[in-house]
Amino acid sequence: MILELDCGNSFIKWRVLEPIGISTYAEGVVGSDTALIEGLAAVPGLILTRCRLVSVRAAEETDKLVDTLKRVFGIAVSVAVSAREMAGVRNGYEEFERLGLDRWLAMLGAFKLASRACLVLDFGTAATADYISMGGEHLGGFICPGMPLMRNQLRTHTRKIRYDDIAAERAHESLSPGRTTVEAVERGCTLMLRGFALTQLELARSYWGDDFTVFLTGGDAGLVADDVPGARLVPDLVFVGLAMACPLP
Ligand SMILES: Nc1ncnc2c1ncn2[C@@H]1O[C@H](COP(=O)(O)OP(=O)(O)OP(=O)(O)O)[C@@H](O)[C@H]1O
Ligand SMILES: CC(C)(CO)[C@@H](O)C(=O)NCCC(=O)O
Ligand SMILES: [K+]
Repeated sequence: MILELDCGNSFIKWRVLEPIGISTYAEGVVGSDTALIEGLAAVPGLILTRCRLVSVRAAEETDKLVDTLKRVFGIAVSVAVSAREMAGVRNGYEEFERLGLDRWLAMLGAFKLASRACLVLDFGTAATADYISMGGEHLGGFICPGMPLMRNQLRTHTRKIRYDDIAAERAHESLSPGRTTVEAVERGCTLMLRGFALTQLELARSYWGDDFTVFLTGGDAGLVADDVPGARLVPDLVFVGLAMACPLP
């Protein structure tokens, strides 16, 4: 079985693929390396043979996780690295190695799935947008604070904004003007994300008319999915790209 990991800034998304084919044997989202090892230990019948991962964390953190995986499971670990060009997509950054690897892999996945111009919107800790032309040219992108950062900045830098996660969840039932603090903040930040998404759509239309595919991914993609009709919601887009960047023998 193959272990796949997407190490973001807040969470590690993991999944285990069956040895033959591509069906998922187990999957999860965890907040730390320790929780990952524990989560995997709890999977019945787990027999790992290989691992591939992508990380946007510091090199030392990533190396530490790779060492742990090698030690605990005795498996080879393949780590996605930057490239100027891959699978018909050309990295648009002046210094290609500076482009976040999650963005790069999501782009590879998107261009493979769409085979035409793509707008990739990722709503995680950060919200990002990336533009890939019909010819596979990455035109660049945008990075903004995502939902967790927006709400935590408000919680941290104001004295009277305090609420728990359950209240936050409930506030998302509608987008009408909030009548409580939690509603006002959660809906306000959701509208910021929606505004971000709609602005990107406008820009994409100005480049490509209707000839492009919008991809939505990241843990908070659901918050804007209804606002982008026709978009493809692909939660595992980074994993699609990971398999391309780290093919296993
Ligand atoms: N099953 C889930 N597990 C964890 N977070 C989730 C889940 N569903 C939605 N979310 C939300 O997704 C957001 C985190 O998104 P995601 O996991 O894509 O990014 P991340 O790992 O934190 O960051 P990065 O953008 O660096 O990859 C949080 O706001 C969280 O509340
Ligand atoms: C923007 C994030 C945080 C999104 O996860 C990640 O892709 C990253 O750390 N990127 C490096 C900076 C850049 O992409 O320009
Ligand atoms: K991500």
